[in-house]
Amino acid sequence: MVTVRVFSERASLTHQLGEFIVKKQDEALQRKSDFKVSVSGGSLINALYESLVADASLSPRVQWSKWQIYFSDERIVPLTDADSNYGTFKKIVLDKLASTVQVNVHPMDESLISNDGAESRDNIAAQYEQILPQSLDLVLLGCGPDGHTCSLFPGQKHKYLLEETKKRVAWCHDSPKPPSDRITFTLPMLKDAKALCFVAEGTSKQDIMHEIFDLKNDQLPTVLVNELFGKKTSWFVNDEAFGKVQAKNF
Ligand SMILES: O=C(O)[C@H](O)[C@@H](O)[C@H](O)[C@H](O)COP(=O)(O)O
Repeated sequence: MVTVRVFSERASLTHQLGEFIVKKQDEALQRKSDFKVSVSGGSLINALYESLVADASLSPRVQWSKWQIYFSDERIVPLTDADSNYGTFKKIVLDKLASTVQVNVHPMDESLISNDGAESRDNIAAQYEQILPQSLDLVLLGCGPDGHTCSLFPGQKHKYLLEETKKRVAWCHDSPKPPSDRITFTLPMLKDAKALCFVAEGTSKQDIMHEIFDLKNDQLPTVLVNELFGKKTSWFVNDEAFGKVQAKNF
């Protein structure tokens, strides 16, 4: 069973998302000295800005200096490229923090990007895996209109990503969502995380939410995540995204 929270107001969604993240932070800091979290790309990053930076009651409770931030997936482009998840997160969230705030961020090693083909891209994934902790306290995820999450895409062509049992980070090639080359957490990495949290908003997500929560199409990476890791998985969605969902229990 996954936990699903549906919101009518954007401000309530982002506030409750922020409360959830801060609770995970506080729980982690009771056990140890840091909070290890990963961030995905897409609209999630704007929601994180609203939750953790713009929300005046939450922002003072975010202990940024104790965060270790990783990326659930990353596009293989320079970190300054408009397509970089790190670059977008930096621009939208990190650059908005006071200059005195120190945050530990762990982006992909852009110096490894080359035109040397498959081997070099596999190497970028392998190097990223090296710097990851065994277990993240929280993995923040988006959901594409085709049911992908991280850069785990549905369909035969990308089945190799879902079938990966050893590598915790894999190279995704020919991504249906540009840019084509990416690195992504695999299911083994998600398995070891303490908590997973999806954010999905807007009417463009209606059909896929119906497919995920009513039809439970297990060819979809998001459905697999729900099925495999349901107990530790939460969804924050809005009315628009959930407009076609009939199910009451998840
Ligand atoms: O880098 C990426 O492309 C992502 O990490 C990807 O998994 C994203 O989170 C979803 O595609 C949802 O994106 P939207 O919320 O923008 O639809």
